[in-house]
Amino acid sequence: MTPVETEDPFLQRLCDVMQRIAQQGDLRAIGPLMDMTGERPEESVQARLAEAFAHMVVKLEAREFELECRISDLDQTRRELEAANLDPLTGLPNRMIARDRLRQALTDANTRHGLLTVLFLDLDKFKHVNDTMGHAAGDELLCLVTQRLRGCLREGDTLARLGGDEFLCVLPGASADDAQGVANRMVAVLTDRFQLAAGGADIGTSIGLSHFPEHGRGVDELIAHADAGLYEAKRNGRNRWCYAPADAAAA
Ligand SMILES: Nc1nc2c(ncn2[C@@H]2O[C@H](COP(=O)(O)OP(=O)(O)OP(=O)(O)O)[C@@H](O)[C@H]2O)c(=O)[nH]1
Repeated sequence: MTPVETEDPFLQRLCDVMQRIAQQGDLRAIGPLMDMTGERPEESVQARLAEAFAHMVVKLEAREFELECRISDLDQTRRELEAANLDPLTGLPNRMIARDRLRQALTDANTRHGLLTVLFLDLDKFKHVNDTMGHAAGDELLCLVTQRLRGCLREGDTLARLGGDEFLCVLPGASADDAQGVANRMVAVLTDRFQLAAGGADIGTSIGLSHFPEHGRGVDELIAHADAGLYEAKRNGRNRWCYAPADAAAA
């Protein structure tokens, strides 16, 4: 192969770049255009470059389209996976999705040196509602609790039901002050009486908090720290939020 040569240094640089590009996969078709011994040796350097660029643009557009299709397929798969992992009673994401969202939020927080808070909630005296008003009333209550908790959150936050009367919230970008405000609101809104079909119900909630990076950098670490805070809230009389005591956090 005799590479295209020209006295114009700028054109020569372009030709060299195109020759290098022509060595790559599906852009090989540019090769003959940049070869003096190839087809149409009489063509000017500018014409060869113009054709090579046009060819490259078409190929790149095709690649872009292919990538967009793949991204859209992946989005669809993710949506289907999420739909299959919603809690059937409340429609909230389940434990698996909650962990996945937390993992994603941690990746973002790590990349942007951002903040993040995890809230671990367990309702207080929920069993009493089940025992005195029936399981259906308990189910109704769990749905109403979900609505009230949603009202405390911002777009982009995640509220998930881990199972039973346990919920997990992921608050990306939330400082300790922001998160404590959310926890205060959650405690307050769940203390208000619930009107169920079977009558009024009084419950409450205990919440454990953990902040990235202060209390951990990984999914398990942050959840365990918030869980220890929840245990502390129960131990201190319920209907409040707490951090894990220092000795529990170190364990
Ligand atoms: N109605 C209903 N009850 C559930 C569901 N899943 C779990 N439970 C019940 O929820 C209750 C949770 O138990 P606990 O957390 O010990 O009850 P609690 O009265 O809130 O206890 P404290 O947290 O100590 O205040 C159990 O009675 C479970 O049977 C559900 O999907 N629907």
